[in-house]
Amino acid sequence: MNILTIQNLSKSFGKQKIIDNLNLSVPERSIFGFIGKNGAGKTTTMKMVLGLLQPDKGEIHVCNEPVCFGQTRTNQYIGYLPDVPEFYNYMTPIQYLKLCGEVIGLSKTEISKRSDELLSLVGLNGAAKQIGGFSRGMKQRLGIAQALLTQPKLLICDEPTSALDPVGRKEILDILYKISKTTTVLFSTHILSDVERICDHAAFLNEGKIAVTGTLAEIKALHGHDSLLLEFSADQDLLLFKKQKSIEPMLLHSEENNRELILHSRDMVSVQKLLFRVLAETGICPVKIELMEPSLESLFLEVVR
Ligand SMILES: Nc1ncnc2c1ncn2[C@@H]1O[C@H](COP(=O)(O)OP(=O)(O)OP(=O)(O)O)[C@@H](O)[C@H]1O
Repeated sequence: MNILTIQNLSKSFGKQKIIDNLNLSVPERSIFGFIGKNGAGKTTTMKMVLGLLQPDKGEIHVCNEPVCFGQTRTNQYIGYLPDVPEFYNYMTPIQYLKLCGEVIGLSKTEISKRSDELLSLVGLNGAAKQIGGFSRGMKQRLGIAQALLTQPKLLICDEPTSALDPVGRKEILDILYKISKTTTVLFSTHILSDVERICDHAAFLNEGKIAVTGTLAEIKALHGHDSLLLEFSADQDLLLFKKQKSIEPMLLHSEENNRELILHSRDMVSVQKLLFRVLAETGICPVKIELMEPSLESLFLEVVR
């Protein structure tokens, strides 16, 4: 079952069309990477899912219920972490979660139990200092705890890792992965390695549409290609190799970096067969030949090229 479906969604700001007939399905219990470059329209899409922004056209369903602009009914299923969460800086985490729990009408016992569980989940149990003194990573972690207070079915996070250092990023990714065992997680990002690290599903947003979507394995199988890295011990070997033109028609493209050459092809078996013939004929002996798996990064660059 899909926890979120978006059909034929469009949104313009003035004359600028940001979202253009977008279709997207997020399966229940998935951890879903919503990928797009800066300004692609990720936040705009999320705001429409939350009913905070009015679409020009299209339908959104959360847990099979229609999302209506200006109404919060479907938000009972959603926990949301904005890209820059705001807090009362003079409060401690426990005071802040208590306040949030009271606002949403939880009992004292529930507030105390949920706060303990959630602060422990995000590694902030025992953090007694005021939120104003928190690092960005700690604020993101507290934001996740707050978003989970209502025990949502779907957690939506807007670029939760983009402003963090590698340690902070890893902490957030580990937490999101843990949460995904019980809650569907959708997060937007332009950091492809984060998606490869924890997501099982992804979608690439490009020019207002979903260019590619599916499980990571499906995306790589359908849209990916293999790459072969060759490293030469001397510049003249690389030059001599580049003069051999027989492989070129089989390549999508190639990249050169010092004495390394990366060949991209959809038919790497044929490339390899020919390559070994060329190497035998020319006497060139690369110091390294390595088959590289398709990466989300190379796929994304092809899509947005
Ligand atoms: N309220 C608004 N009025 C006018 N233009 C807007 C508004 N909100 C967003 N935009 C524009 O829409 C485009 C998409 O913005 P959005 O914030 O959705 O992108 P994003 O993919 O989340 O980008 P980023 O990764 O930089 O956060 C941008 O060009 C932005 O300037």
